Amino acid sequence: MPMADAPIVEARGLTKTFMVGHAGGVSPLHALDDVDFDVMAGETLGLVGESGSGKSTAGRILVGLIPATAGSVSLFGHCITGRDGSAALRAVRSRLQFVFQDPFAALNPRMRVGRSVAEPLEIAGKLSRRDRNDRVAELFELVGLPKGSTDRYPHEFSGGQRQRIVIARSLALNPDFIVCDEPVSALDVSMQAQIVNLLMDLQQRLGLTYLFIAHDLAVVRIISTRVAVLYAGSIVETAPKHDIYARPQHPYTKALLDAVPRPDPAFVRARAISGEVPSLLDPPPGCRFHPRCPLVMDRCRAEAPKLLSSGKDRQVACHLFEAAR
Ligand SMILES: Nc1ncnc2c1ncn2[C@@H]1O[C@H](COP(=O)(O)OP(=O)(O)OP(=O)(O)O)[C@@H](O)[C@H]1O
Repeated sequence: MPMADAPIVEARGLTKTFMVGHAGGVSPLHALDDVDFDVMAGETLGLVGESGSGKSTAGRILVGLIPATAGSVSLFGHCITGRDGSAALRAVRSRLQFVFQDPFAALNPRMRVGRSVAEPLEIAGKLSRRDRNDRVAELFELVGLPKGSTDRYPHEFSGGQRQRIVIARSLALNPDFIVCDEPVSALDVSMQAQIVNLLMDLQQRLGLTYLFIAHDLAVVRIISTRVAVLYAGSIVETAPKHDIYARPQHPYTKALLDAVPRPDPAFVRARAISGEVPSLLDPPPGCRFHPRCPLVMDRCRAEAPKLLSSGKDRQVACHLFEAAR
C-alpha cells in the first residue's frame, strides 16, 4: 500500500507542443503550457476540461506513451523526463497503467478475453502458464466478470463488461498508479455508475492511485479526492473536491459547473458555455479564457495569470483572485 500524503506524480512546467501540418506549412500547437500538478498516493485526481484542453496529452505523458516537450515528470521519485528518463521509465513502467475510453478498441476482437488479460503477464514472463491462468481467474473475479468467461471473445460482452476486462488487464501486473482516460464516457449512465463504483472499490482494496480524466464535472464528482481544471492547455484551478463544487473560484470552473445537467427538471438542459475553445495554434494573449470570461478585465487581455494559492489546498489562476489576495 503506498504511503499517504506522498506525491506519486510530480509534474512541473509540463509543456507539450505538437508540430501540425496545414496548407500554409507546419505550425506549433501548444497542447500543454507550463502545467504543474501533483498526484498524491491513494488519491484520485480528477482532471477536467472541454475537448481539446490537453487532458489526454497530460495522461499520456505521465505513463510514458509520449514525451514532453519541456518540463519534468517524476513518478515514484524517478524523473522520467530527464537525461536518464528512459531508464527511469523502464524501472517504474510495471507500476503504471492506462485505461482508455473505448474498451472495444482496447481489446483485440480476435483474441479470447482471458488471453488479452494474460498478455501483460506473458510479456513480463514472470509466471508459468498454469499460474497465469490462476491469476487471470483471480482478476476476472476481482472485477466482477462471470466465472468461466475467459474463453469468450470481446463481442460477446456488453460495453460495461468489456471495460471490466480492460480494467482486469490493467491490474495484471499489480500497478500503483492508473491513468483512467474518460473510462466511462462511452457507456450508458447506469453502466457508468457501476464502473465508477468498481474503480473506487478496487482503489480501496488494492491501494491504487488514479488520475481520472473527464470532460465535465459530473462524473468526477463521485470518484475524485481533488480536481484540477484544465483550459486550453493550462490549469486554471485545483481544489479538494468538496471545495470546487461548493465554492468554485475560477470563472471557467463556474461555467463548467453550470454546464452539468442536474436531476431537477428545471435544470434538465445543461447550459453550454458560451464562446469557442480557442485555437491552440494561435491562443489568445493574456489569460486564455478571457474571450469567454464574463468578468474579463483589461489586465486579462494582456497578462497571463499565474496559478497561485487561493485557500487551504487550493490554487487558482485568475487576476480577480490576485487582486483579492
Ligand atoms: N499527436 C498529435 N498531433 C497533433 N496534435 C495533437 C496530437 N495529440 C493531440 N493533439 C492536439 O492537442 C490538443 C489537446 O488534445 P488532447 O487530446 O490532449 O485534449 P483532450 O482534452 O484530451 O480532448 P478530448 O476530450 O477531446 O480527448 C488538441 O488540440 C489536439 O488536437
